[in-house]
Amino acid sequence: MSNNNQVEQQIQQFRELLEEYNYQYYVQDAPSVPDAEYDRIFKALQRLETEHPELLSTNSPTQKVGGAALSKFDQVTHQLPMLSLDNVFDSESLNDFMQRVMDKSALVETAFCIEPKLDGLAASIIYENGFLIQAATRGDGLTGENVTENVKTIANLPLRLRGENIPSLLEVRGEVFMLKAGFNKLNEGLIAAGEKPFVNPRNAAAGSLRQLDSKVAAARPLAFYCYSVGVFEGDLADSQYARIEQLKNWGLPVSSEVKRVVGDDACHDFYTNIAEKRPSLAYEIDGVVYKVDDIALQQKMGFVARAPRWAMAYKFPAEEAVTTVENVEFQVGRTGAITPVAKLKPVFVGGVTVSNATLHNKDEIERLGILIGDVVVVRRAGDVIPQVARVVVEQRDAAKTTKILFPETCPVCDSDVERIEGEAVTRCTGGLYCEAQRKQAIKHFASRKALDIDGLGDKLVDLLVDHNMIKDPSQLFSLTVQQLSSLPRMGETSAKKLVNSLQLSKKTTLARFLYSLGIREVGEATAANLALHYKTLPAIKEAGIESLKSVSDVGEIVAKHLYYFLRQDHNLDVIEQLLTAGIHWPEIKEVDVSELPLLDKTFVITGSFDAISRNDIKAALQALGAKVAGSVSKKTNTLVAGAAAGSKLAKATELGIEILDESAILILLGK
Ligand SMILES: NC(=O)c1ccc[n+]([C@@H]2O[C@H](COP(=O)([O-])OP(=O)(O)OC[C@H]3O[C@@H](n4cnc5c(N)ncnc54)[C@H](O)[C@@H]3O)[C@@H](O)[C@H]2O)c1
Ligand SMILES: [Zn+2]
Repeated sequence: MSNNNQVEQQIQQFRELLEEYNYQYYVQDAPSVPDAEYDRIFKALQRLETEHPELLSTNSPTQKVGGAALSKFDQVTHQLPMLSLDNVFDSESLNDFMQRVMDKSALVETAFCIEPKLDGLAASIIYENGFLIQAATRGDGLTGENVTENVKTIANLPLRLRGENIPSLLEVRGEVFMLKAGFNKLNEGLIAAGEKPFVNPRNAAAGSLRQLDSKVAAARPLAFYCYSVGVFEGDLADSQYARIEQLKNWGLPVSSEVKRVVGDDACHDFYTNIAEKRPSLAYEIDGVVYKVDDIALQQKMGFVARAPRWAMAYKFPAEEAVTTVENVEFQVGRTGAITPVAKLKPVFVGGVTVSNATLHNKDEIERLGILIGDVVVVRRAGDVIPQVARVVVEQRDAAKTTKILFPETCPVCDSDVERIEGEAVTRCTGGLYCEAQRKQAIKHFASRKALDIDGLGDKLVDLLVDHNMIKDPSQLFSLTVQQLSSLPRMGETSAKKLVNSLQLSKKTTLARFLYSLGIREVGEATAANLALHYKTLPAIKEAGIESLKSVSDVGEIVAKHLYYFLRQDHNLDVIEQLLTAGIHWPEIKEVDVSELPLLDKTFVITGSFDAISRNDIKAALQALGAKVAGSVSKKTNTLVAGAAAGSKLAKATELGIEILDESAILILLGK
């Protein structure tokens, strides 16, 4: 095959691909690939056509504007063609453009009118004697769709101009777009109604403007900003910026970001500033448009096939790009959460090279329908971590894709993993043993409500683990003064103190010990209830899920976390070692229920408390034999009322029920 033949084939392939993308984008308002992917192929085709001018054809997408007008609308022939814009993606190419302008200009410095590049679709709106008489889409640049009725419903667009010296004929051109907030709301509504949401605000604006039923268009949050004038009869200013001012004075909406700027530095600054401001703007912009301000110079520079020579769009780095998922790996977080991470073929997106994107959890994998080997759209906007936005199903190659399999054991410590029904996250059950969770587990173990080890703060735990001095909490107790004082910033006195407080912390309670193990969902109150119910550690270790659920405050999820935790050999080993190290607690005596001081008393708890949680009050009251109810009635004996107590307090007062505030309940509970 000759080289030229190959080039011809490549050109043909690019053209077909672009036509397909144009159809999805302009006709269906539903693109399947990000703009960056379209632009990449567009530029590649442009380059081939420049290198091989003999293969250029007026039918090439590089020579055309937009897509054909839909036949379901009346057609409008534009008196002046509506063109597209050339674009650049880096500051050097922008400098080249400014140099070309300088070469044509007789002036030392040329002024530019700089405008945000609004991300919507172009429309032509004709006012005759100040009245809106016709509106059309750009279509293929020569013929557009008549969307007058729909445009008339756009809230910020006047049907009639006001002010002085209005031209008898005025064609304004500008962008129909959707505010970000309106777009989000529209999509929420579509999803709730079981319909397909729009991919982005641009396509939502296009799809809404090109509705046959103008009532539907009217209900859509569309807006319009003018950025140029087409045909006109009358007097208009001779600069782009001054014309925009005139349009504004006639009551037409224009972006408040538009500026007239002289000098290269100021041109670049505008781009930097608006890029920073972009997330806070109410509408999407995808770059900045630089226009020669002087209309006479514009006319001198003229047009090429599909774009003026006197204007240039400097686009922001694309926030979406297409790449391939090469593999999926699983990371274990500090809390044991196992997160699938897509390993991507490196791709430049949002200004950086991205090779990983989180897939969050199993649900997200299902929602995306993603497979290893898939072609995906990756999104990175601002500083947000890269996400897989969607799978390009059209490009899936069944032979090259495989299902994503979640591991059954932790990739770090090999403990079993669990995913409790109703929870999105899959977790490692190796809590005390898992290296990924080590620091977190030891910090929790030492914390005030757990073993309360004085002098063992978070930073010290980090140091101990980083220096390989401890792997699990049980090893804390064999640390020596000598070892400890070898650590940076640790004197002998503090080392001695720590060894001493480790010694002291060994005397604890079963409830604190249970809590210190850091089992998910087992908080202080639950640990206290469990201790009270089972009395001994072996009894808790043996309890089945059903038995655990019978403990006050323990539901299905807590029971399962506890059950699985106590079935991991690694965890049992650490518990054994803790006991061997000397951790002990007083025996919990069988209480004679009939002797409980608050037996048969009903309490209600309301309001908020500073020194104790509501759950802890509840657990402590229950331990004393009381019942805790949810609402105040004649059967209530006592209301425990914290700060900001409301209707329950009022009712209890009305019924003459005993009321205890925070300090009174702390005294009653002996805290
Ligand atoms: N994802 C896809 O499949 C797909 C398909 C087709 C096109 N596209 C995207 O559309 C682009 C081509 O569309 P295009 O021809 O509309 O070009 P464009 O959007 O790059 O630039 C021209 C358009 O910019 C708009 N614009 C916004 N602010 C403006 C301002 N202040 N002054 C002048 N014009 C302003 C106008 O609508 C104008 O027609 C491609 O580069 C690609 O990004 C994507
Ligand atoms: Zn693990």
